[in-house]
Amino acid sequence: MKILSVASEAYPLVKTGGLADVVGALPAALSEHGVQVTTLLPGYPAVMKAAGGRAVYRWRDLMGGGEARLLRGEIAGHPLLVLEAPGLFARKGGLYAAAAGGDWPDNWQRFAAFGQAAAQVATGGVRGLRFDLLHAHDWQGGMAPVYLRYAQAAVKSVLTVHNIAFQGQFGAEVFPRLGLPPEAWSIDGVEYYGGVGFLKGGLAAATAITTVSPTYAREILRPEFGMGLEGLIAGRSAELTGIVNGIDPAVWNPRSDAALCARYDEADLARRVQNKRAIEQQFGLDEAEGPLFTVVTRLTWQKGMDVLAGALDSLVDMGGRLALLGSGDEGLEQAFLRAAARHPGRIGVRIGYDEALSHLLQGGADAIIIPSRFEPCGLTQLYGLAYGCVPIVARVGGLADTVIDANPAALGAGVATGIQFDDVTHEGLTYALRKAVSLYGQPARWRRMQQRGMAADFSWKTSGAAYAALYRSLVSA
Ligand SMILES: Nc1ncnc2c1ncn2[C@@H]1O[C@H](COP(=O)(O)OP(=O)(O)O[C@H]2O[C@H](CO)[C@@H](O)[C@H](O)[C@H]2O)[C@@H](O)[C@H]1O
Repeated sequence: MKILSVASEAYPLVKTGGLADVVGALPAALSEHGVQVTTLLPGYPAVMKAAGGRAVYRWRDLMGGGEARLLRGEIAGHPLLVLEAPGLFARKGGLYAAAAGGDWPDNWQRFAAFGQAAAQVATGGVRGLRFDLLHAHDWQGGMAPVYLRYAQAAVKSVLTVHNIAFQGQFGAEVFPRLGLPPEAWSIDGVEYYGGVGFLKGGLAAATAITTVSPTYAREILRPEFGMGLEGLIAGRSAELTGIVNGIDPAVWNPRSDAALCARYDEADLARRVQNKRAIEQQFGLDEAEGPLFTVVTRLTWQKGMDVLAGALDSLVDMGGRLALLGSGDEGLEQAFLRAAARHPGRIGVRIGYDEALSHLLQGGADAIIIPSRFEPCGLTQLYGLAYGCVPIVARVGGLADTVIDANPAALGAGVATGIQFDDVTHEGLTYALRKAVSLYGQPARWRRMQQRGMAADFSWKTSGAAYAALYRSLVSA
């Protein structure tokens, strides 16, 4: 079976968040099940490096964005297609926004063109390329199922929601330029609160919808989590499944990770201290007795970073230290930098994005704090589990599905892998931090939690099989 995976990001070529890790891991996860995944990416400068020079297709003018070509390439040994469209994707700055901030004003055109090209490729519009199904990801891929639908194509589609907070919402004035028939302007089409919704249109058009954990699949049926789309999703709940993300053992494995100062396994946890010393040095932290917490994240409201910023004095009072790596909201960045200035030697902050450092933090810190208000799946808790960096998580979405809370029953049975808490508030978070400090003071229990997490299976084995089964059921229906 041949799948065209349509996404804006894929590790290792282009990544701003967890979407890239998942899209990058799917081809290997599915090849074991007899499924060949070809990834289609926009021709961002970083992606063009992996593209071959010979075009397999040309558009003289792709949706008013100028000339475009389809190039073949490879991503981690798997087939890649790149939509080279210099007018749309060859620019400096962020993927979705200019360096100075503010979304690119032509985002509607960039990702409508991407979706239209994807639909054309999936339906055999390019000689030599044939696919059984199109799998689109998030709002940037959301228009691909829409174009399939209105072309009345036989090819089926899956749309995966990695984060419903980003919806690709544009003004009504773009509709006439999308090349869709008039009937697409309806409550059952792309129309959304008087404008055009790319994710909304994709959710209405796709043959099946998935999201990245079973709990999040239930949560998005409710207004608190559905962010306006709960009604539409509830109407399609028969076609909705939650498949939890796996992690790529070739990239995230403490036994072989080149970004660590010391590699280790569950029998050899003492070696983690070498990584801890390196973190202390890089973050200007004192060596101390209490737990070293870490955070690796986008600094946003979703991730509960405002609540964490407000709990840092308590964290230090309890004897904890923090090494934080992240970037995002300016106000939050400043709040963390101020906390670091208030607590020299106890709180270290690195504003920025650093893949290698994120590995070292998982390999040397004692616990990773993830106080998300919502979390479709979450990957950093999975990396934490794999690395013996105990996750402290809000009980939502994929965090609820992947961490076994250290409640008395789980501790008694020796199966706890982390700490969950209910309310993303100062009280909720400080309760969880206090519990972590107390458990850290019981070394045998703490070690047991680390080892249980490291022994858990978060490979793509189960989830790869679940995607393959879903694809098969759709293709044979
Ligand atoms: N400053 C920094 N430096 C280095 N690395 C950094 C970093 N900030 C973040 N990262 C990395 O980016 C990734 C973030 O993935 P997450 O799953 O935690 O969240 P994200 O919200 O991006 O993804 C969305 O999609 C994914 C994939 O489905 C879902 O798991 C998730 O719940 C959903 O919100 C991780 O690999 C993390 O290590």
